[in-house]
Amino acid sequence: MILEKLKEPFLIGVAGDSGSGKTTFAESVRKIFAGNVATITLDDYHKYGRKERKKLGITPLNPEMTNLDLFREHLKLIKEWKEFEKPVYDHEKGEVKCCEIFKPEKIVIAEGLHVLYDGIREILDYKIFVDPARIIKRKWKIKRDMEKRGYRKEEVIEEIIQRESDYKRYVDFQKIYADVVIKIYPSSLESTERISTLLGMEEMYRVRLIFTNLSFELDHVTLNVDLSRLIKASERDFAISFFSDYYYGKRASFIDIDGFLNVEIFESLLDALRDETGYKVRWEAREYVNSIEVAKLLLCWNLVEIIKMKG
Ligand SMILES: Nc1ncnc2c1ncn2[C@@H]1O[C@H](COP(=O)(O)OP(=O)(O)O)[C@@H](O)[C@H]1O
Ligand SMILES: O=C(COP(=O)(O)O)[C@H](O)[C@H](O)COP(=O)(O)O
Repeated sequence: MILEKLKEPFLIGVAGDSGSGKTTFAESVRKIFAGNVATITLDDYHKYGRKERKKLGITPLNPEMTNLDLFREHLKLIKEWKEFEKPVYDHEKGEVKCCEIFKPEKIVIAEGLHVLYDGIREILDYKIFVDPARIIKRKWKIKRDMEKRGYRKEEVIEEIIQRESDYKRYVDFQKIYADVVIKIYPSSLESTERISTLLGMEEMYRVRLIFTNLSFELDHVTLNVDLSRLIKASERDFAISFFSDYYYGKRASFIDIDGFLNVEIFESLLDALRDETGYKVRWEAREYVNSIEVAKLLLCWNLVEIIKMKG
């Protein structure tokens, strides 16, 4: 089992805007490592609740709003396998609450708006920045905040507008420190399938993964499965391409994924990953999986490679 050799918890940081899919992504990692995963969210370290923020005219994107020093100290305790008491933020009510015990697992995901800030990112073993296009992020945030955080639609839209400049000022730049940036756009396939998804309920996405750590051997993926043959056999539109370029001064590997992949092909990739980790990875998938799921799987692969190197 891949995690047995780890001498200290492996810390993964996931940064990105509110509603960009950080928490959802953390769920995929949990699946890959069969539950040996704990998540710590920076939201729990907010200094003020919704009402106070409104009075102060400050958005949660402003780092002054969050106790980053305490978060940093807690990450250090995680690295020492120590339990600690941490604050809690209640998203349903929008209030700061106290407290709960945090127990480190072999893999710990630290997710939040500022987790790649100075002093924090140095503690992390793997750094991710999620970056969906504005149109996708808005849709996701509106739905989630209305369904899970007790906001009215007009309130979320007002927040989104109010936050936009703070996003550029305080959050967006962190992508220059990431080992991998996940960009999500509407599909760019010129196909009849895209027209039907534009008209229907199903979303079709294009994902760009940008790996700046250059440790990802794509050969490992293609050696075990004949990706091109399997893709050709797929009945729905799917495209994947690879290229290299510089990303904010660093050499990087780019992978573009678009459309829907047949679940059998996805399963063969999953099987190869199961062989690597030794865990029975369960990944709920219907007949076809979209490019975001494929991207998550590839990213988990990179993660496994890095963990193997550490162990
Ligand atoms: N891959 C995805 N496909 C479809 N919807 C998604 C995906 N990721 C996130 N969402 C939607 O966006 C909402 C916000 O995602 P979440 O992971 O909670 O974001 P964050 O933790 O960054 O605030 C989710 O409730 C979900 O509705
Ligand atoms: O920007 C965020 C970050 O959360 P996430 O990245 O999980 O969306 C939230 O608005 C604040 O945490 C405040 O929460 P609330 O809006 O519930 O008061």
